[in-house]
Amino acid sequence: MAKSMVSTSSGLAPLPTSRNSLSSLKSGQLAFPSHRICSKRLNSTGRCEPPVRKIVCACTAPPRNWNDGSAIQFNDTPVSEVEHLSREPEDDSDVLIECRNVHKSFGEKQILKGISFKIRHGEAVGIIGPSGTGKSTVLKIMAGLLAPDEGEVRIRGRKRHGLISDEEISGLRIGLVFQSAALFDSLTVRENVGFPLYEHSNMPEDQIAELVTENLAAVGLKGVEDRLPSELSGGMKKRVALARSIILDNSKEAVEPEVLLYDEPTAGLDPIASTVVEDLIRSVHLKGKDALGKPGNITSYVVVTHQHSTIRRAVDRLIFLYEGQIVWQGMTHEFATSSNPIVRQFASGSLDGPIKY
Ligand SMILES: Nc1ncnc2c1ncn2[C@@H]1O[C@H](COP(=O)(O)OP(=O)(O)OP(=O)(O)O)[C@@H](O)[C@H]1O
Repeated sequence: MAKSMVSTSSGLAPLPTSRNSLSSLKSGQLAFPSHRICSKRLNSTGRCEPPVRKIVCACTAPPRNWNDGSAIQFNDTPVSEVEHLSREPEDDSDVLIECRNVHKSFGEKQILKGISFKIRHGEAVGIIGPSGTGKSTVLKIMAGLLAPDEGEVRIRGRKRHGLISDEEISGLRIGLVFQSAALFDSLTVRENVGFPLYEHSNMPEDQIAELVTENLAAVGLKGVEDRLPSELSGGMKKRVALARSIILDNSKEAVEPEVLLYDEPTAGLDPIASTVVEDLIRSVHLKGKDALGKPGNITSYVVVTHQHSTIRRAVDRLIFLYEGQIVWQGMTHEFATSSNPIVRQFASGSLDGPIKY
């Protein structure tokens, strides 16, 4: 196991921490030698059966609110050609993650063409843009699951070399919450939520079980500990996954700041279930309060989304990706008054404009 401080406490699916598990992730399968959970799950030959989960990260859901009249409205005020969007602060001491001139290709296909941005302490950032433009790829690069071909990722000012398995101590935990629930089908809710602690802490099981119940309550779920994922609705699965992403080993004295990366957390949910998840994302942030009224412990988060409601409710700042480049950045309220034709078309859901399908 690497001594990575970059989190293995991913949201919906734990990030691998060894080269072996990383390569299995690349091939689409994630297997965990979950010894503490396995002690209860032996197969007929008495061997531990690790849960194997297919990771589905690419998002295909179309923007749900497009053309349904609920798209963000522009006001009629003409906006000057040069937009005076919120300025980047000059002091970088609060920057947790920075992508500098990141390029990424898959085969001949150039996906990211030199993108640069910073995620600061306390921020709630959305990454939006048309399908296939590289949003999920950016999250995986930030999480350390993919390496950029060119450019660099800096974690609290220090350049990350290679993938998370190669990461030295960085003092930052980064969790990736996959779009699909990515819960282990064969594990109960308790085992799924407690997974990061069963795997990466020395906490006694009864203490983990207590924390699991507490974290489930924080996302508004009670009495589901013994259920299997197949017995939950889609929205409940996302909440269980969120509970897993925020569970922390509180037996440690120093708890590092944590950044959560959410890949389309509300895709496929009905509008009310989306609101619940959007509010939960807010509530686990350090500026929010969870369902129990306790302050959240997520320092910063980044949400990839297509949904206007998620943009409105769950993020403060937006980064707009188009054809592998950042074409616009600004605060959420600035989005609606942007004069950028790409942004305007995307926000209105119009078929006319520079974005071609
Ligand atoms: N591992 C991979 N191998 C080959 N191509 C890939 C891989 N991952 C992503 N791609 C391709 O890169 C492009 C960008 O994918 P990505 O999932 O980052 O886009 P996205 O903006 O998140 O899309 P969507 O909004 O539809 O989810 C797509 O054309 C996708 O097919």
